[in-house]
Amino acid sequence: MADLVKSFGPVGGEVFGGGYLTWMRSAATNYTQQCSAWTPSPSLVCALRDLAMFETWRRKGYSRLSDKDCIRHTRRRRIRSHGISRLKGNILRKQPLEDSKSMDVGQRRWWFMILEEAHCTPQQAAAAHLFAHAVTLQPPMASACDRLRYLKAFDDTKAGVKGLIDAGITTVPAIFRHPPDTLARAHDEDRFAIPVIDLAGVTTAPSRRAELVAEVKAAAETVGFFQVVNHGVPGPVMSEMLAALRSFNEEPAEARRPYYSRDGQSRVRYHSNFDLFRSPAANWRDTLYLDMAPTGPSPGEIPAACRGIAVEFTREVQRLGGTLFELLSEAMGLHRGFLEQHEAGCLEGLSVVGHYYPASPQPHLTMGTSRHTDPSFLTVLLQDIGGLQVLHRQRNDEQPVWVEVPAEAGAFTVNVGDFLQLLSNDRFRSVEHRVLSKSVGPRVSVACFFRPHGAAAAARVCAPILVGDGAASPPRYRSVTVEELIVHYRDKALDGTSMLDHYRI
Ligand SMILES: O=C(O)CCC(=O)C(=O)O
Ligand SMILES: [Fe+2]
Repeated sequence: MADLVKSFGPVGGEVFGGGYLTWMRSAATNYTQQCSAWTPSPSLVCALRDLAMFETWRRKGYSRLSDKDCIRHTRRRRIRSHGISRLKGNILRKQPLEDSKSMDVGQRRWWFMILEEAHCTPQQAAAAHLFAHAVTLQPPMASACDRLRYLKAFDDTKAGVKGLIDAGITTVPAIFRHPPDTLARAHDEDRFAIPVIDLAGVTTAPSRRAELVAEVKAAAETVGFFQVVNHGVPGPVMSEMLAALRSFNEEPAEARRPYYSRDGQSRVRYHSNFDLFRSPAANWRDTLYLDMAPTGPSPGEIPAACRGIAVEFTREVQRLGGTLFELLSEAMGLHRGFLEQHEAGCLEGLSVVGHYYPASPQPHLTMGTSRHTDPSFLTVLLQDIGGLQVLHRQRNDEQPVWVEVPAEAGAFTVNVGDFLQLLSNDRFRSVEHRVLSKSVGPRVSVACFFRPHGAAAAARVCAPILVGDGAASPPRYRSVTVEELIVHYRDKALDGTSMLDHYRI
């Protein structure tokens, strides 16, 4: 088998090769071992028969099968066979069913159902898993070593995902493919909307101020996200910043390459996936980081496309941040300057992070940004088109659902970051969110992270605030420097866990 895997290599494996066979065999073995008492159901038998058949094809000398072959083969067998197509009614269809999810394979859209393990027998679950992988043509890399080679080759291009698009790629390479369970797109459209807070009158109308504090408090304590309008940042400054980032990413690769770096000390750095070598699957996204405060880069260090606007945009967002931290201080039962003056340095630093999400040829196989919480006190985000989703639980006993954050013209999205959750001793919530990959695009967003960097981060300390409304609670976290939090976040990668768990008492 090892030789077989080698002979397919990462490229063959990417379509339908050794990696896929290895995966299928080990999945089948695992399931069979876990449930040694079963008699395999017809559907599992069917999946296993496929496994055997792919091996036969391989022995006949196919070293690489086209997507079309795979789809044709998979479809014919599944629909004809009495196995999977009978599970819970229908699993693979050209038409949607209630609860079914869609997925584009090649040029076609398929609708299928992922069976919840709780609702079906283990055999059905096993078969459904095998099947979901067959449909998505989602093979793992042949080996960790091949994956690393491919990641390195991609990183060495210093041209990001945009470089792959420019090279005419028509499928999503394996390093960007995510496991199907993390790709589920279902979201709640009707039941909940992210609150929109109108900041008009925040400094001029004292009667409005108390209402605003209450609105910010409610949002920070529940969904962790809200949008703000009438925030005072001029519309042209917002649109110019988005346009500048788009221009930077759409310049020839040679112009972007000098900025390509993974050196966290550098105040200006451009790369694809900060956690490229640590995360289980890469995201379909490139990013330009500008660490603007407390000590920003000199204008000459900023790429020419963003040079003028980045400084003006930063100034405006810092002013908005000042207003938001005042409201949050009051929402904690403290005086309005409390968070700004706090030793954690909430307002001292600002990283302006420009994301560029190219349109994806197979959006259902990858992610724009994997689910995560933010390594910041507060994040103020600007997006040009939608794609951002927030994981929201309406009540504690309910399953959380993904809620869209619509791209409201002129609005900023604001969310509580991990550091503020720590400071507020869990009263304010840093909530998981993600960005879907889409066939439309590019999508550009600017995430402004309030957090210090460099020497300032080493000097700043976060610990739960136990005065104001927090006076009665025992601390839930130990104290930690901002630098330690940032390093821990980077090392951990976007693996779906919260970095705060590490500091919980
Ligand atoms: O691009 C977006 O809308 C969100 C990006 C994000 O969540 C982040 O940078 O932390
Ligand atoms: Fe985020």
